[in-house]
Amino acid sequence: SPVTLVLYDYFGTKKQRDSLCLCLALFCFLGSGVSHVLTLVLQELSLLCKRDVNGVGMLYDLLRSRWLQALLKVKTSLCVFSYIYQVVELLREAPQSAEIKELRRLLRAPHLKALLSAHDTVAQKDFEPTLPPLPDNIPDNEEAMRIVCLVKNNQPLGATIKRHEITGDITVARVIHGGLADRSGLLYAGDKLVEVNGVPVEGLEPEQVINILALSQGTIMFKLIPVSDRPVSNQTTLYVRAMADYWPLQDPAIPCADAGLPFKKGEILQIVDQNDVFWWQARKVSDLSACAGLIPSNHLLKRKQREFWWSQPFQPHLCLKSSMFACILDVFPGLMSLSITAGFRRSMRLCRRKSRTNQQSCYTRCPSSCYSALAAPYEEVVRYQRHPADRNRLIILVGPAGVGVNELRRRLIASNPREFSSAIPHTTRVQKSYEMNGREYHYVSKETFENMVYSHRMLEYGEYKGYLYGTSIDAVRTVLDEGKICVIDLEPQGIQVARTHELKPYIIFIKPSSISCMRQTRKNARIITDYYVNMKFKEEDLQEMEDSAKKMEAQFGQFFDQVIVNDNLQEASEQLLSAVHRAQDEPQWVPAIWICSNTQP
Ligand SMILES: Nc1ncnc2c1ncn2[C@@H]1O[C@H](COP(=O)(O)OP(=O)(O)OP(=O)(O)O)[C@@H](O)[C@H]1O
Repeated sequence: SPVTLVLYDYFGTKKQRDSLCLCLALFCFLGSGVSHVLTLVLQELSLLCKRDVNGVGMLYDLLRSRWLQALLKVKTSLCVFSYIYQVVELLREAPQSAEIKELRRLLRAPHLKALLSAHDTVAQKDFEPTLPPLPDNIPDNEEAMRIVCLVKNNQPLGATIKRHEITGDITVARVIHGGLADRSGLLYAGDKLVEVNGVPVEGLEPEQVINILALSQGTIMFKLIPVSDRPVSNQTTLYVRAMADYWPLQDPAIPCADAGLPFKKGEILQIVDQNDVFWWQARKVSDLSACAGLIPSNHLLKRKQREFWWSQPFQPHLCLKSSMFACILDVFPGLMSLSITAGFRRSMRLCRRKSRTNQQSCYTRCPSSCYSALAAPYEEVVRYQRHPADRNRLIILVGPAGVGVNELRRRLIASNPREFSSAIPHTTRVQKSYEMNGREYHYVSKETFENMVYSHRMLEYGEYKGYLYGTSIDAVRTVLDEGKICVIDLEPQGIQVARTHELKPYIIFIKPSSISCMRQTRKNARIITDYYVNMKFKEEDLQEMEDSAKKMEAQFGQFFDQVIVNDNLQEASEQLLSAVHRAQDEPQWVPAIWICSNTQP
């Protein structure tokens, strides 16, 4: 504050300045809550006292002195100047140390006097806007017409207008929650505008009225006929996860682009108004203090999506396509000794990688996941905290091949195998001599495997050399029933399948760092391909990783609860560990259907 700056002229050491600044800060806040401010200052000072800051002990004693306390209790007016002079007088009674003398000299200095007196003059001025006088021709029936004056203050009005389809009247279409009009409590949706700033609006187009409003500075005066049956708001606030991006400025259909709320998929929105069938009002939970904005309603988005869907040329859906799976375990049985489950994962990932180059995708138990994403532009969510007695939430890692999903999962499990475990996969291939049923795999017949697929018990599965491999929901359930945290990795297409009330998965996207960073960090890393167990990362592998990550985020980002950039392996491992614990122990947004229903997914 300016007072602080003045102080700097007078006190030599920084410590002295700091302690006196605290004192001046107190004086500057004298108008309201004096005792409260004093308490805060004393708390602050007591901390400094412990650290033995020079001069602070004296100030602490001074502010705690009974005479000053008593004065502060009775003094509530905002008159710093006269108040400080009472303090100066009272300081005479305080022990006359060098600091007190200095303080008294400072407070009596002419330019500080002038400054404080200026403060008081400004503080006592009334800065409320002067409203124009009411017009003479106000009808007798004051209910019939209302005059509303709003002061714009460089912020939008927070209301939209429209022409009534039948009467042609210009009416308030909606009042934006938290905006200027809403806070005034004077404008309501349905109010009929008669005049704006003295200009009759009859016969004008809404755009012309908006123009008048846009050009108005300071006070705007509306003459309006209030809506007769004002809707009683009985709406409950709803929270949703956006399943798509939305850019109001690019939406020609939005009634007022400036009033739109842009959002990205995955963001949680608080819906505060659903009165309009097509345009809801919402805030982001990350910024609840902001005024609401317009977003397309579920109904409107679905309609748009349907239009978009039908305008696309027919494309057989990727999820419905079959794929070939290769299995490195069958090619390199030596890997088994390293880590069975990790090896399995590699095999699955290799299969996926191979199928991707063939422009095919793996099988997931996909209940037309992409169709359902289209069908639900918003997903209702609630805050959920797992009860300590409940089963742990399933942890799903998703990421492009080679990014380090396997390495991070392996490290997590190795850090505490009693707490973390992965799910044992199923296969129809023959058990090898060194393998044990239920340790490396669950060995089942083709018929059993297919039954599991048909009865939707597989999260993900594939075929290689006539054998089927897959991760079952039963295997996940087994780990969870043991009280452990089950950590699996999944192709993103499988996410929808795993998102059930029972598993309540927490999905972590492992994202590659920039190619230039990976060139450094992956110097000694080895990638496993169909043909090479230990191949150095080539430039195209890094590029493929980056491209694949972008596609995953674009298509499935709305499902990611957490994104971890795997740059430094140690840091990424630590982030993963804390994310996994957060998922179990802290409240998270989850689909409302997981909590509200025991029968639905
Ligand atoms: N942050 C990192 N820094 C350096 N090396 C890493 C990092 N993350 C992973 N690696 C190394 O990169 C290689 C590939 O990692 P990993 O096998 O975990 O990838 P992946 O995502 O599971 O893909 P894939 O399924 O193809 O194996 C391994 O040698 C691993 O040790």
